[in-house]
Amino acid sequence: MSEPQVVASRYAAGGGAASEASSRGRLWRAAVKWPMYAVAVMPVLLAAGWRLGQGLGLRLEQLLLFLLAAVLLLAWENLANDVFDADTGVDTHGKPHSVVNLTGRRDRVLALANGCLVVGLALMALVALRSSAVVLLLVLLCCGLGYLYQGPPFRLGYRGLGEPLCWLAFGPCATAAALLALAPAGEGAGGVPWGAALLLGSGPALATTLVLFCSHFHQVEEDAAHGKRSPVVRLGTQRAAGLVPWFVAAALALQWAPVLLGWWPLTALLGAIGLPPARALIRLLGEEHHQPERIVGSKFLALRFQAFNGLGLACGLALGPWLTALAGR
Ligand SMILES: C/C(=C\COP(=O)(O)OP(=O)(O)O)CCC[C@H](C)CCC[C@H](C)CCCC(C)C
Ligand SMILES: O=C(O)C1=CC(=O)c2ccccc2C1=O
Repeated sequence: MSEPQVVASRYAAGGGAASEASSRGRLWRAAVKWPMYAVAVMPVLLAAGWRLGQGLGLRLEQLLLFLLAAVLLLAWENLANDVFDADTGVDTHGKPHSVVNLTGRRDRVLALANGCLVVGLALMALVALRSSAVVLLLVLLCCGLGYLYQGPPFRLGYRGLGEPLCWLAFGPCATAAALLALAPAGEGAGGVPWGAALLLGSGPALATTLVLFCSHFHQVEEDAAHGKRSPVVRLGTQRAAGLVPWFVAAALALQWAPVLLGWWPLTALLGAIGLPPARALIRLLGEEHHQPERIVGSKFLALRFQAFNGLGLACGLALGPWLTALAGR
């Protein structure tokens, strides 16, 4: 049984006000899932690391505004996801930590989601005003991809198409927006920096996409029963688990190739600090892919890989020239 399920059953069975309060606390923590916000902050942290490594200036206030806006936009995506999944019924029994299930207030959750979207976009508009209007267009594209993933009438995630959308949003689109946002006004006049965004964002976005892919394993039965044909439902848990090492290898290969080509400093290999959780994830899903109660944490192992790998790469890119200068002394 997953932690939220354990909490839900304890809660249902009664057991005193104190234990009820702590159970609800745990459900709320599972609903907020703060570690997930690592995926939202990564594109701009990578862009910051890349600019520092290139000896280009960094606009701290733009970085902070972008970070806050990205967190609000991911909060919108997750709250709206709970609302849309409540409408299809897929979360009704399998997700006691859905904010809609916890509060019983679908409309208020939707209002809160929309509030996060409006404030997040307003902050992005401010960032765009101080850099390039294209920033806002790219972020609107990210939000559009997020809506296509889960909102009616599209619900492309229900057809197993969520992973490419996720890669596009957190990879080229968000990274290009972040690169433009951190550049001095006027520097972005040359259009969207697709080349730099693809080079920098492709590997880390694959790690983010792995988080989404792993989030489907433990709920494969509920998803199938509600017509949600996630990649894991389509492939079966065994074949899907077999893809996990390839995700990890491809994410790392896309970061190591620029080092081998001499485009990035050796220190960019620091992204390898994500390897221990990746190995644990590969082993866990390889052995237990068919046991939902044992693999409920697989999404968070993937998240640890994504966070350590992305932070390692961002720091490695930023520190490269410093360490080269130190070594040359
Ligand atoms: C909401 C997402 C996954 C949850 O999916 P699922 O319904 O399977 O989960 P539960 O079973 O737990 O309910 C993630 C979807 C990601 C989406 C394709 C792209 C989102 C883009 C963001 C809105 C953009 C963020 C801003 C940017 C500047 C970083
Ligand atoms: O709740 C989840 O499972 C996810 C939420 C989320 O915002 C996200 C974003 C990017 C990749 C994966 C995920 C999730 O899995």
